[in-house]
Amino acid sequence: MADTGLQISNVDHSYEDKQVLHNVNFDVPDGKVVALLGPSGCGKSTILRAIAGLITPDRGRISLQGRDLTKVQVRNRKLGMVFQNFALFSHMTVAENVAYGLAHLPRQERRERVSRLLELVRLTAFANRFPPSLSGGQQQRVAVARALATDPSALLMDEPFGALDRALRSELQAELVRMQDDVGITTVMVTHDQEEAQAVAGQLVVMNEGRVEQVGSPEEIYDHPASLFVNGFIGHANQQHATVTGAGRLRTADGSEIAMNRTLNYLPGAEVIVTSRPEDLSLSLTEQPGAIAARFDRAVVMGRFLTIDAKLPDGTAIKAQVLRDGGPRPGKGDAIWLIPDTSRLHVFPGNNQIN
Ligand SMILES: Nc1ncnc2c1ncn2[C@@H]1O[C@H](COP(=O)(O)OP(=O)(O)OP(=O)(O)O)[C@@H](O)[C@H]1O
Repeated sequence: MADTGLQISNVDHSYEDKQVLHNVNFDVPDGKVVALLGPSGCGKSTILRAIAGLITPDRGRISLQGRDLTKVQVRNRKLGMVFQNFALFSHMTVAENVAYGLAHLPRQERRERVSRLLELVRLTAFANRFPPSLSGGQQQRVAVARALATDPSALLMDEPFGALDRALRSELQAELVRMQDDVGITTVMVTHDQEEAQAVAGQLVVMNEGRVEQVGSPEEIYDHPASLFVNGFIGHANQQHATVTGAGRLRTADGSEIAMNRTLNYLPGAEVIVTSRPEDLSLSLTEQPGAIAARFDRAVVMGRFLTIDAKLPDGTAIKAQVLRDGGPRPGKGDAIWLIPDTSRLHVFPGNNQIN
């Protein structure tokens, strides 16, 4: 069988006359997890619905292992699904819930498969319990086991841990990663939680307003964001308006000169937005060449780090994260200088609105 996984190619979709997906393209390699990530309403669930066959896209192709799914009926797509509301049958035991789609199998085989799946999701001891007596996390593990029971070709998960508290979420994320190491099932997971996406998926698909902004590994996306939107959505990005003054040189709106350590793809005079990550700024209480002048507002201790909130002269907020040990501690209203690691600054066209 061709090793082509799940492919979404040139998919458009409209609800009534409103187009909500615009030329969506991405692949999920066989046995890998891809997370669809983006703000509310950007079209993540719509893509999942199109893969599941619950809606038919206006245009484009969705294929699994080389087979075009577009014309295949929902029940013949062989997909496992896990949604935010667990949708378990409360009058059936955990084992019966998992066995639900397996009525066609001989009894012994069914039993063996259920017990293997319960082992996989670590719920063997709960086989005879009823869902209402389980915790949210346990119920969601039953839902995962049930989705896997029919040996699906791919797994679709829509905010599967969305209803759970933070600690449970991260426990289940770790479980999912462990389970994937065991069974390696091609999975598309929708989440609006960037930490969750980074924790479980090898590849992220970052979406905005129905368009794919970037596809890549968590590192690629963090280190080389393709757009200002991605830069600010994955992690924090400080933004400053600037003008290109020469090869690799910028002047920010408040007059700071920044010498980049690389040439920029912009002509002198171009209006740009330069962004910095908080952890790529270091703090000084004296003026430094190439440093961003700011006024200290407050600092919050985060373990070994200090998260600094400051203001640029035009009032724009800027954040820095520095090591706490022995570093300077300014007071509210003090002038500070934030020295950027220029190799890690990003520059984007300036016609975007700063938000
Ligand atoms: N059945 C529908 N009829 C009309 N518009 C819809 C329908 N379902 C979704 N939409 C619209 O399509 C757009 C994309 O919705 P979708 O549910 O795919 O977004 P999402 O990224 O999954 O959002 P969320 O994170 O809030 O679940 C939104 O503007 C939404 O209002």
